[in-house]
Amino acid sequence: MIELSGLTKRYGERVAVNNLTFTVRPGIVTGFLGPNGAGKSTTMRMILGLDRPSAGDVRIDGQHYAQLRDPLRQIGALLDAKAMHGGRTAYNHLLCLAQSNGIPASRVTEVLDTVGLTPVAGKRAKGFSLGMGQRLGIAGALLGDPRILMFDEPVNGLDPEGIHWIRNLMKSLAHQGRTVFVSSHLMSEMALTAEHLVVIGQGRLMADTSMADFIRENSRSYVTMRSPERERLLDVLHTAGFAAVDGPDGGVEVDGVTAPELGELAAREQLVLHELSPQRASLEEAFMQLTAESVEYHAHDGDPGAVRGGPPPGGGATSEGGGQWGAGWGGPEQRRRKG
Ligand SMILES: Nc1ncnc2c1ncn2[C@@H]1O[C@H](COP(=O)(O)OP(=O)(O)OP(=O)(O)O)[C@@H](O)[C@H]1O
Repeated sequence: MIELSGLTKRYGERVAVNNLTFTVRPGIVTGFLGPNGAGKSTTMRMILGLDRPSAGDVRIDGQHYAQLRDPLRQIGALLDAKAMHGGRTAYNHLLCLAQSNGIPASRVTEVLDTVGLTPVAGKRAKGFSLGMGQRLGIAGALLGDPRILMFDEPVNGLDPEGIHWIRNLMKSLAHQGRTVFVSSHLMSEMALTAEHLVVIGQGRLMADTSMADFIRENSRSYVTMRSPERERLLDVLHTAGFAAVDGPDGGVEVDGVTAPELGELAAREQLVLHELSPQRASLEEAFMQLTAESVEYHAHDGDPGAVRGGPPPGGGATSEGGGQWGAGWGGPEQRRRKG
């Protein structure tokens, strides 16, 4: 278990991490989300005692990192895959780590096998691709067979097979009862991996909740309907008391009612439908909606004067399993409310 209490880090005037209090529990994967510069890496560095908090406290199973007798056996971490001696072979890199932490050499062979690097164990790390470096970093985190694991952007540079592998690895580590804390920018990936979420923006805690509740509370679900008799559809919805708004391409979006109920309503009214589809908000939209105000670095959208700060509220839900960053978005204030 990792417990943060009022954890704060200031760099001069800048508050990188602001009074964070939350607990990362064992047995589940906890995702750590936030826009660029939100303070995720700084928080992880403080957990590992690499940065000293300006205020507050962080404990690993009740102790400060510096008090841990065998740190690698209690917490394994991947913070920066490039932070290794490139001149050493993968095997020797892990062997040095093992020897300086009282871990038997046999464990090096085991973790190399776990991460799929056995065939290149004798190769120097400086020749490794980003993905291979990530795997070596993960091997280092697993070396002490720790109860707590922390990964900063672990899927960086991994190919689809590698991403699939790390997703299953994290889940299986959590199923073994370990504490797994992982940051990522790949929201759709996080939706498939994490059961619990901690979201920060500009160093502050914005959410500490289950994945399901996070999506439910921060995004919108609705049903898209399409009919060749569009005006009559709007009248029927209005008469039935449902709120409908214009969707893209002549569609109508209806809140607060299920697709089967709308299907039955349309059947009763003998209304022809060309589409009746429930739209489920993805984690991307929920995340962007929550953190839109706190995004520090905005991408310009063609027009040098236009700055986008994430999706406006309520927008961009996708049909089952979708995950586009704001694609096809049209926010409620841009739509004409009907009904
Ligand atoms: N050593 C430092 N000196 C001064 N400012 C720093 C230092 N390290 C981090 N910061 C600032 O603290 C803030 C948080 O940075 P941090 O790297 O923790 O964010 P992050 O959420 O990990 O971002 P990213 O997703 O881009 O890696 C940023 O504004 C960053 O510029």
